[in-house]
Formats: sequence, C-alpha cells, structure tokens
Amino acid sequence: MVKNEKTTLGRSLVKHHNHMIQESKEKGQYYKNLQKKVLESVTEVSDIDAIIEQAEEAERLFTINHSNTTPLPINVDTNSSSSTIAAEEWREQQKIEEALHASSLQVPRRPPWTPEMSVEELDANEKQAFLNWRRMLVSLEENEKLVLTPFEKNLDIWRQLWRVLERSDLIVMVVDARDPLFYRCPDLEAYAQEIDEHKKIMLLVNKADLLPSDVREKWAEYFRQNDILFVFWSAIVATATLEGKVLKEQWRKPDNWQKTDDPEVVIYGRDELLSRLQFEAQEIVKVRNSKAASDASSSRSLTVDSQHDRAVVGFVGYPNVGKSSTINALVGQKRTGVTSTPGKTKHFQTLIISDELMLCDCPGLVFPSFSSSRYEMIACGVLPIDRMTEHREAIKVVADKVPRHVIESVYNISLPKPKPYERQSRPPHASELLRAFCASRGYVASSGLPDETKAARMILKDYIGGKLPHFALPPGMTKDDEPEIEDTPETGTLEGSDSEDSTVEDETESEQVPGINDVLDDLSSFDLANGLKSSKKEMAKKQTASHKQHKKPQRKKDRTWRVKNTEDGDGMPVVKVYQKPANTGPLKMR
Ligand SMILES: Nc1nc2c(ncn2[C@@H]2O[C@H](COP(=O)(O)OP(=O)(O)OP(=O)(O)O)[C@@H](O)[C@H]2O)c(=O)[nH]1
Repeated sequence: MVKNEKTTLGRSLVKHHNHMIQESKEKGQYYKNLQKKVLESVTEVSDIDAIIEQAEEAERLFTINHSNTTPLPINVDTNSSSSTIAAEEWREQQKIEEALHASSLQVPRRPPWTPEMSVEELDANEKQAFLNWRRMLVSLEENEKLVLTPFEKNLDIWRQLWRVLERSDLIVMVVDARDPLFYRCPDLEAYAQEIDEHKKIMLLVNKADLLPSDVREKWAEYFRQNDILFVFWSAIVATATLEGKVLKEQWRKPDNWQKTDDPEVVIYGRDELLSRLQFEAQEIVKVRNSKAASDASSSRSLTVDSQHDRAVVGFVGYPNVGKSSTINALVGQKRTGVTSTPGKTKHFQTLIISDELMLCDCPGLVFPSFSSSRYEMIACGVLPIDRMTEHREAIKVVADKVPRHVIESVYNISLPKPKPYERQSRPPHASELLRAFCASRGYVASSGLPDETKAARMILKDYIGGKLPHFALPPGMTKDDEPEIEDTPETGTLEGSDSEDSTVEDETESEQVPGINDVLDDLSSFDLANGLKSSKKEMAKKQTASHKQHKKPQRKKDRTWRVKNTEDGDGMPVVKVYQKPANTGPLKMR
C-alpha cells in the first residue's frame, strides 16, 4: 500500500516535471519566434516565398481597404531564351535596357502623412505604398533583359531610413572608397530633396586608408566634375588616432597616403570632419529657417530638432561600409556595434554631440540595383558571406579584381600560369586560386578534396577587410590610368624563359588554338592540385628520379597537395593571422 502510494506520488511528480519542461519549451519557442520577427534584413525571397508573402499582404490590405488589388505579377522564369543569344551581345542589350529603366529603380517613398493620422491608418498606407513599390520592381523584372540583384525587402528597415531622412538636415551617404559608385544611390539624393529641397547629401568616402593618394585624386576630380559633395575619411584611422594607438604598416606602404597638396584629397581627421559636418548642416538649417520665417506653411519640411537649432546629420548607406565605425569615431566612444558582418545595425540611433549637432545612424540597406551580381555583392561585403552558395563565383570576382602578382605576394603562393595558347594577361581562374590556396595551407575537406569553401571564406574576408588590395577607377578611366599596386615583391613564380615568353605574348594579347602538344603537355602536368608548382623543373625532377616513382604508388603522388607546402612556412598558423579582421591590424598614419 505504502509502496503503491509512493509510486503514484513519484509518477505525478515526474508528470508535473515533464509538463513544466514542455511548457517552458513552448514559451521558449514563442519568444524565439517573436525575436525572429523583430527586425531582420530580408534581401532574398524565393519566388514561392514572394507569392505567399504578397498574397497574404494583398489579402490583408484588401480587408482593410475593401478595394480590389490587381494580382502581383511574379516573374518565375528570369532566364528564358537568354541562352540563344551570344553572351556579349546579350550583355550589350542588357546595358541598354538598364539605362532605359534606370529612373524606375527607385527607393520606396513614404506616403504623405499628417500628425493627425491614426497609427493604423499610417501603417496601412505605408504597407500599401511598399507593396506598390515591390510590384513595380517585379514588373521591371518581367523584362527578361533586366535582372534585379537582391535588395532590402523588409518594410521595417525602409521605415528606419524614412525616419532618418526626415529628421536629418545633412544626409551623409557612407560609401566604401574602393568603389564609391557601387555604394552610391543617386535616387536617395532625389528622394531627400523631395522631402525638403534644402536637404543636402554628402558622400563620405570611408576606408580611404585602402586607397592610394593618386587614386583619391582621380576620384576627387570625378566628384568635382559631377557636383558631388564629398570627403575622404577613414573611421579606422580616426579611431586609432583617438585612442593614441600607433598604427603599424599593414599590407601596403602608407607613406604616400597623405602625399597631396589638394586639401580635398587629404583624409579628414575626426575634428575636421565634425566641424565640416556641423558647418554644412547648420548652413542648411539657416537657409531653411530664413525661408520658413517668410513662408509659415512650410512647417512640414522642418526637421524635428530644428526647433532647438540643433542640426541633424544622418548616416545612411549599404551594410558594412562603416557607418557605425564612423559614428563611434566621431562620438569618441563605442556607442554602436561594429562587426565585419553586414546588417549589424538594426535600428536607427540618435546621438547628441553638442547643443549644435546631433548624429543619426541608420541600419545598412541594400538598395535595388541592376548592375551587380549577387556574388559581387557578397565580395563587396554588402551581403553576408553565409549567403554564398557558389563559392567559385564569388572568388571569380576577387580573382578578376586583384592583380595576379598581388595575390601571389599576399598569400605567398604560386598560381598556375596561363597556358601558351591562352591570353597571357588573363586573371587566374577561381579554381586555380582556391586550389593553390588550399594546397599552401593544407586545407582538406572530409571528402579528401581541397576545402574550397573554407578557402573561399578566408579569401573573401581578406578581400573585404582590405588585406587583398583592390580599387575601382572613376568611369571612363582605363587600366592604363591605374597606378601600380605597391608592396608586391616579385614572387619568383615564373621561370626565366617562361616570363620572357609571356612578355612577348602580353603585347599581342591573342588567344591561340591549343595544339596537340599543348594538350598532351596539359594532360601530363595535370594533378589534383591544379595550381601547385607544376613547373618544368619539377617535371624534370619527377622524370629523373624514376626510382622514387617506383617506390611511391602513383595514387599517393597525385595527392601530394594534401600535405604539400608545409615547408613554405605558412601552414596552419595562417589561420590565426587571417581570421583576425584585417582592419584591426595596426596601420601607420602620418
Ligand atoms: N580599413 C578600414 N576598415 C573599416 C573602416 N571603417 C570601418 N571598417 C570596417 O568595416 C566593417 C564594417 O564596419 P561597421 O561600422 O560595422 O559598418 P556599418 O556600415 O555600420 O555596418 P551595418 O551595421 O551592417 O550597417 C568593420 O569590420 C570595420 O572594422 C575604415 O575606415 N578602414
């Protein structure tokens, strides 16, 4: 009897315990779901997701408005018929179409509002306007020659931008100095002026420490010619100076950074930037206030803080361009989170600097664009590396932009030379770069093949962080105008005769049809590493040391890339070096 009682009590205790666990699990899931909903950047929506999401939204709006919404056209097949036209010709036509539709590529506008509107009304209007905007972009994609790259699809993120634009007098568009136009959104400038004609946009060309001064000069010229207000800046250098850190040389010679007589080419310091921002913003406030005094009806365009005569400067831009780093440097302490992962800032923040100046940090936004591929966006740091599915596509962007000898020098690797029948100046193939990198570091996946995914991630991090130097030139400038990227010692990858051959062929730049000897040569030099030093010397060594070939089975020899290069000095310890964000490394600034 006593035993029975005990068993019942035990059972009910266990039952109660299990029940509590179940309850807490459910709660946990609930809060997790809630958290997920908070504010997440959405740039990738599959067709089916888009259909479901838009159907839900359309239905919701229908019940609110009782109005008929036309079905949203979804372009499910974006690739049709393109295969029939030659790639080059296709690209040309695409460019024409892109230019034709450039003006349709707008950022979404906030619908007109008044303070008297109810929250629900405001919300419904904004959602309807956003849906119309998405519809417009989808209809653009119906044109098979137009391909939109991933862009921000979360209304709440755009809402943050709307608020920052409305509040700010001066809007600072932060761009990455290595390709300022990629990160510039001209329509944002138009939109800011639609809100208030007095607002101005300034291009803050951040990460200027990664740009040689002669390239800065070229960009300065371009900005001046196109009436673009700009400032060269480096948040990382300003922060280091503020903290009294001595920045040591990183991967290039910094001595010529400030070698310029042009005050507009100099990289601004913190105090200079603060006073310039304050000056520009206060000018705007002054003009507006004097206009407002004569025209009382323009109260709608007054910024919130203009009542206090405090100028507001808003920072906007793509993810990862350095908005938060800039604000931290300007404020003088860490007020907003900084990481190399795009999309860190989720909500806009305001920071009062003084009675005269307030700063406003907006979450990074991926603006709609035609011109760049998803992989370019990953390589440029605006989409997270985690979104990379085809790592070779992303590495191709790197291989195309960083000169071959620079890659070899930075990584201390030898990339396979172009075959005699190929264009001698061709960039390395992604596969060549990845395999040479894996070989030098001994990266092997569980399958036993080179761990290209790991290599791709590391290379991309270096490319984004600045360890692999690269930069774009202003439109209209050719490669001949490109200054040589410095600090690239001869890697000694090329045998004397080979390099002579290549100089001759470089001049002609023609691709020849491979002869039978070339094909046989390629086959004989083929190995899994496809990028190791398969030089003639090595071949000769293999042939003469025939006794070694007898001792080692062929299979083992073909896989030498797995363990090769440990004597090259940068085996696994490289991980320690390269995993550290490149920009935390010290730089010397004069
Ligand atoms: N070399 C260099 N790197 C910089 C500079 N400014 C920022 N970075 C780096 O760029 C990365 C992104 O910086 P953040 O300040 O987080 O960029 P953000 O624009 O606020 O990013 P989101 O939060 O995604 O909007 C970090 O790894 C920074 O260390 C700079 O002037 N020079």
